[in-house]
Amino acid sequence: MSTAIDVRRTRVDLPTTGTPPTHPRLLAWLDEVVDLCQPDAVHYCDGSEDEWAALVAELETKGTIIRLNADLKPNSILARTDPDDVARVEDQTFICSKDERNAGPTNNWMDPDQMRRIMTPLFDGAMAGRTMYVIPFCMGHLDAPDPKFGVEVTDSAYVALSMKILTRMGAEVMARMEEHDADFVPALHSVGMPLTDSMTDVPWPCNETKYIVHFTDDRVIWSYGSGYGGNSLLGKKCYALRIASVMARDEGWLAEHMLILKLISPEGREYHIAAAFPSACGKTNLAMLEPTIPGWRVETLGDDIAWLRFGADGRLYATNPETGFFGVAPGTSYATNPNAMRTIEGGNSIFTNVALTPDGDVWWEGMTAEKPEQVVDWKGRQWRGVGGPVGGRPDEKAAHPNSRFCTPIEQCPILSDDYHRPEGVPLDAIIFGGRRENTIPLVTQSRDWQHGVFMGATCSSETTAAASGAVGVLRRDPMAMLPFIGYHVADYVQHWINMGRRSSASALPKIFYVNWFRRDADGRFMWPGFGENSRVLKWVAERVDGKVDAVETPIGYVPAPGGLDVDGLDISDEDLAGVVGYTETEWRDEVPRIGRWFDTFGWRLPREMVDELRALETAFGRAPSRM
Ligand SMILES: Nc1nc2c(ncn2[C@@H]2O[C@H](COP(=O)(O)OP(=O)(O)OP(=O)(O)O)[C@@H](O)[C@H]2O)c(=O)[nH]1
Ligand SMILES: O=C([O-])CC(=O)C(=O)O
Ligand SMILES: [Mn+2]
Repeated sequence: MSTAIDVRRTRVDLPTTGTPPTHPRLLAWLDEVVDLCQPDAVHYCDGSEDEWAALVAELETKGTIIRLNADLKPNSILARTDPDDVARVEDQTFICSKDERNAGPTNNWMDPDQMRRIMTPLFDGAMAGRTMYVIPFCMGHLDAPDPKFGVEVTDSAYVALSMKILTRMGAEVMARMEEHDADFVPALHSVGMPLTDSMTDVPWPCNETKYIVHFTDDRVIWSYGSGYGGNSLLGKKCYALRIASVMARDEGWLAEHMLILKLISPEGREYHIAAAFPSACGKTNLAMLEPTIPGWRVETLGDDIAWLRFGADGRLYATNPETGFFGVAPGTSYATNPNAMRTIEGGNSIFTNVALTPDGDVWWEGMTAEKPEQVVDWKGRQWRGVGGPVGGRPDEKAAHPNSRFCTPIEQCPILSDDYHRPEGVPLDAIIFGGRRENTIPLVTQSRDWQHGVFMGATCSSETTAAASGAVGVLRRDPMAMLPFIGYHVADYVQHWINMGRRSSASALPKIFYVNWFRRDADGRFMWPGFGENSRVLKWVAERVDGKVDAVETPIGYVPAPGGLDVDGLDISDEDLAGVVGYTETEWRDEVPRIGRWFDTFGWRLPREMVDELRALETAFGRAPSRM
């Protein structure tokens, strides 16, 4: 849709609030964006409390958000999206490298010029009737050796507010960028609903046509048509994973979909662990875990994204480039994740697509043992614990399954002091995981780095509500990065292998593979999960120290009988065996599936991965058949 505009205005013609930058390349880009998108006004974000209050007031007037009861959730708001704009749109997400082969088999690709020809008319006049917000941000610490700047330009005040929680943004970032005449990633976003004179706005403007586009050679992001999470908060998935993964390939580091935690033993020994699970598979929960085993503690450093770089000592250091949590709400409770609950009690949070209680608080499925008698559901309808929404089906949920809380990390009561260290923390272990109802045991340790990379590269998971599309479908999700690798998956796996060659085996983190989601014949989870996952973390720590025995199997090391601490755990012997054990028959079925997955890599499949697959095929008595 392009809008007829009588008089095209330039940036200097427009009413302006905030302080315009002096950064020459930024100004030149902003001139282009105004010329194309034709907003009615420009606001330069400074990240101040006054700005927050003004944007909240504006969104309230428009009906986009509701203020929550300040006694219960101070300075917090509830946003309800369009019912069709509730998750990342993977089928409309593109990697537009100049060479198609660099996008690989796991990404949608389009020629960058062709994509610009499609999107330029979409952006033409797209911000008419709206304010354009200019958000300078930095992913990672401002004092990092090589701070990663970006500027998001958006016509969504909801995006501006969310970026304040999730990133370092505003006046201080702009000052740094100007001081160093720093490079930045230009990130253009529009909800794609221009307002012409005759139109009235809707509470959640968006467009049926959606494009989430990464020009990876130029390091530019264009996002159109969606206001939701990973589609619109461009510092997060678009920059800190897709664009950053390309930077990381070129600069010799890793940008990963990982939580970071510090585990502290009763003796005070500290372990730093990063873990990669696909969206809605337990990162936020593990990051804030309260161990059920006496004397052990966890501190949080991050819940979604980790950047890994080698230090001068040859160890791999992890930093969290974000400043907030964008967590899945349903299932979050004082029983499952008390530290997330305490973080949001601190206020200053944005809730999206959760239910509203009569006293102005939030609610979602799984928050309380009993359903509330009456709430307003995520679509704004009266909803009863028994009976569902008025005018809807009785089984409709009050909160959308991908509803989210967006909350400052500094409010997390178990935030580690090390979160503030620009160089991050040295990793002792890396954990990969997925949501598998069978086959993958509770925990397996890799034989070495290369075998660990194989585990990550062959990780698989059942799909969740975090992306639009069918839920519960099994797919390979290498390193939990399937939707986030900004280049060819085979090159990405090769990059992981090469990273391991840059240090000694003793300095590298040990690699593990976990699965909290194995089910019995009745479909019941056999492992209680959540705080009880501390038992697995303890085993990981003891393996790092070489203090506990393991059994070697073709798929790696699994706990020896009695090796996993199940003291005081309420689990039957049958469930324990079912969840910890590795089942040869299941693996006979799994190995050919891995082979078929690797077939999609084409000739770029790293030799090392072929070797690992062959070892598995041989172990299962099957002649190596391929490649
Ligand atoms: N059965 C079981 N469910 C879990 C466990 N940990 C988390 N979950 C559930 O998994 C869902 C998602 O968990 P999160 O921790 O929010 O997932 P995430 O990986 O941070 O998700 P993204 O923010 O989308 O990247 C929630 O419904 C949790 O209740 C566990 O140990 N066992
Ligand atoms: O990106 C989002 O919308 C939320 C998220 O963390 C994920 O899906 O992994
Ligand atoms: Mn995520």
